[in-house]
Amino acid sequence: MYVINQVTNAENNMSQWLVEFQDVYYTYPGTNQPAIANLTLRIPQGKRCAVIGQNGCGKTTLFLLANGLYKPQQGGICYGGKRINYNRNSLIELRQQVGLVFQNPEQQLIASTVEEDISYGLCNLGLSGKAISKRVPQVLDQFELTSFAKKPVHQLSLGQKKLVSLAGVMVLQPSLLLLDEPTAYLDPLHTRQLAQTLATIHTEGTTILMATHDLEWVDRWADWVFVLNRGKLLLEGTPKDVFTQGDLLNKVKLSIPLRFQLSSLLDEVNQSTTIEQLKTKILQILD
Ligand SMILES: Nc1ncnc2c1ncn2[C@@H]1O[C@H](COP(=O)(O)OP(=O)(O)OP(=O)(O)O)[C@@H](O)[C@H]1O
Repeated sequence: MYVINQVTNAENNMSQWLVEFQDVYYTYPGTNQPAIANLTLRIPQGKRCAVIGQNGCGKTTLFLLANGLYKPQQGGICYGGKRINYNRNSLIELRQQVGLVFQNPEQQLIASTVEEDISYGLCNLGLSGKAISKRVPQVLDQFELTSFAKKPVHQLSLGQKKLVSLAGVMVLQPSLLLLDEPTAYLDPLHTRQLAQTLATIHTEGTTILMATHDLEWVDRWADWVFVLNRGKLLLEGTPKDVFTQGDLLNKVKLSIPLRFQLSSLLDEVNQSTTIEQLKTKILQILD
């Protein structure tokens, strides 16, 4: 395994790890291969983190372990420095702190109207009717969903459903937001709106960990990147640390963002490179 750990001592002292996986193994019932194996990974508090890797490398399983929906067969997971306790009350508390937005909003939305859906988690937490009727309109407003409040969830577009499922998690005011491929099904306009919404969520103090295949997004957005391969941590670091490891990423069939491809091409150019050769190489990159 080749892991970049660029965290300096100064940074180490400054940051706190919100969630820590310590040598975690998780194997799905009825399977032989662990989906997560020997995974040691720390999510830094206050950062915008991305987890990337091929289909099936374990990103979703990592999320389900982080919010206690799954329990590791080996190893341990700490939240806020304390080992996760799997009793009912501790799990309710953990799931309020660690909000998970699924890739497919159909898995998440359960109530009949937008307003009811956003209230659902607060009802489960046992908040008073008064507190709920104060917090829900605030969140509807924040996510520009006020005009949809009474609308049946099944009448929403997929993009709107994704926004409602995010609002339904953020209403619980989690410290950590886990987003499983949030840009899937979104058009460019809604992708830009999501970026703005996430910027506000992050500025207000929520740590974010996003699983995505959109490497251009990761390059623009993330402070810290984890690369998973077959349930293990292959690499971690800033986008620059990670995306300058093109050879290693290639070995696990991952690409790198365009600007890193162009930069590595420019490094190869010398006085004997002809315009034709340069054109061919650029077209190969864009292909
Ligand atoms: N319910 C399940 N039962 C058995 N195996 C599963 C189950 N869910 C996932 N797996 C397996 O666990 C491994 C990790 O899956 P996971 O969904 O965590 O990957 P992923 O990185 O999120 O993939 P993707 O990018 O396709 O969403 C895969 O090999 C997958 O086949």
